[in-house]
Amino acid sequence: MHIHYISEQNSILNHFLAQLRDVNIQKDSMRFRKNIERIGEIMAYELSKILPYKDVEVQTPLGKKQTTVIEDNVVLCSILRAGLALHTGFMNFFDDAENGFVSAARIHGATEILVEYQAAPSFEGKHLLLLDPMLATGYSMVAVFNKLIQQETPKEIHICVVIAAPEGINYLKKHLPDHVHLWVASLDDGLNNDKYIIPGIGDAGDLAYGEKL
Ligand SMILES: O=P(O)(O)OC[C@H]1O[C@H](OP(=O)(O)OP(=O)(O)O)[C@H](O)[C@@H]1O
Ligand SMILES: O=c1cc[nH]c(=O)[nH]1
Ligand SMILES: [Mg+2]
Repeated sequence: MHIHYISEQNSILNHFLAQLRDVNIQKDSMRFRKNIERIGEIMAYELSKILPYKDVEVQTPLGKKQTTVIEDNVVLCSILRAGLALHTGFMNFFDDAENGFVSAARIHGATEILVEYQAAPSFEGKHLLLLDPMLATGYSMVAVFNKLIQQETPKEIHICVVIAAPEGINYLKKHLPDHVHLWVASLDDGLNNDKYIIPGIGDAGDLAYGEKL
């Protein structure tokens, strides 16, 4: 697996991550969603640097300019619920991307994943970006991956997460093909007994959208 850690160099990304983690600031759910969205924009920008580009000529009011634009189709596919705000951030930068949504629920003490709802376009020959703010055990990501990648072959697969635990990264390394890219905004220490990331941010879905029954 190709792993890209994007917060190794100090940048404004650290401000957004600090606010996500701060137990007082994160109570403002609008700011929490906005920070996930802004991190999605930064991740989209970083990822855009390794996509293939093609030459184009643009007509300006005063002349012609040779430049480049992204060559291939991009499909953004996020995991419900917590992936939604991250999805918006990526969509803000990948204007023409197609979009997919898959549900994943942690059940039986987060040891099993229930994948039910799926609405996604074809990603044959396209760049598939799988989005979820949290990579804890990695079970949700692998379950969604296995459901999506049954018959189609994307050109490239990029998994984009905001906070990752080492356990989740190791699980992905073991269960996903070597050619997959993993983008991580921040690497944390590990998991607690409830399989929450430590120090993490808490429950991303609840913080963004409210507690569920
Ligand atoms: O790596 P894992 O151990 O599988 O945990 C990560 C999953 O947990 C969170 O979703 P959650 O199940 O809380 O659903 P929600 O987004 O509806 O809150 C998160 O958004 C991931 O999908
Ligand atoms: O720490 C965690 C782990 C899984 N899901 C979350 O929202 N937070
Ligand atoms: Mg949740």
